Amino acid sequence: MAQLIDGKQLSDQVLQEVASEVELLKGKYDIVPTLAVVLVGEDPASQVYVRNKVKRATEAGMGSIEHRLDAETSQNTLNALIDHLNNDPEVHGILVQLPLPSHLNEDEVIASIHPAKDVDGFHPLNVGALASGRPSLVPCTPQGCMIMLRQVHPDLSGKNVVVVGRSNIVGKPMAALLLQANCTVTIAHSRTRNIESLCRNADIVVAAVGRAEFINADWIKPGATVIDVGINAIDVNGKRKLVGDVDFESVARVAGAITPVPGGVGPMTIGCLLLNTTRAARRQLA
Ligand SMILES: Nc1nc2c(c(=O)[nH]1)N[C@@H](CN(C=O)c1ccc(C(=O)N[C@@H](CCC(=O)O)C(=O)O)cc1)CN2
Repeated sequence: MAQLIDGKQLSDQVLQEVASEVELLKGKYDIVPTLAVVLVGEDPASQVYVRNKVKRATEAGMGSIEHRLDAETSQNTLNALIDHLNNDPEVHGILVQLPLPSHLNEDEVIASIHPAKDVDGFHPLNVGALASGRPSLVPCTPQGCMIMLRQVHPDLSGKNVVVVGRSNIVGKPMAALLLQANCTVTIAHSRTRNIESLCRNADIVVAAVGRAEFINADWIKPGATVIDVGINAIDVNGKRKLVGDVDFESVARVAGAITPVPGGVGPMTIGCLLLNTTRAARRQLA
């Protein structure tokens, strides 16, 4: 059976580091690192994530400001709020929960956040910095995946990695971080041919495709490490169950190490968000 990479436990460690850094910033510089979270609409999953972010921020001693906007909010109103937060010296990090309602332009919203406060790492300047090997604020989910991978592979150099999925939030920044760690990286996507055999040759598979239990044991080389980014709700005998993009039952019998869902990558995303907020706060001291 594969070694389980426990995201909950690792995330608690990250949050302890965050709490120490918050204490230091308060004591030495008299600032309270503060995260502003913006939620537009009533998407139930987004409401849970936002609640958890605010809860964890408070537990770590950080400040948090929640802005809940109506689903009908206009682009101008949202832009005006972000402009206000950009100019508020007491706000160090800004996060707009995604996805946004379809009438809003996500790219425009992301680009309107000041890059120094972009704790999601989605602003084009931060994306460019990561792509050119000068990362500043790194997207939280891939950052969390790297921490998890380092538990099993302190040196990632030369590893063959397949990232399944090419989203801006996970697939692309994940590939950039792995490349920076000297891995040989393949990004597989819906048009990729022989995706199964590509995965079967990989030392590490990162699944971020958004399809429930898409990857099964036949795709995995014995002993490989599997990082499952997917969070999919499925119906099992009338009950809602959360599963990843990986068929955990079968893959755990073949892999050397695997992340569970829930309790894997998800909690790390929130830990890294708060880590980014303390980093942003420290940089804004200068
Ligand atoms: N602005 C952003 N929007 C979104 C991001 C993001 O990084 N920035 N990522 C996802 C959602 N997300 C954070 O926002 C997120 C998803 C899941 C979890 C998590 O801890 N999941 C738990 C299960 C939770 C449950 O029971 O439903 C787990 O995996 O154990 C945290 C954060 C999209 N939007």
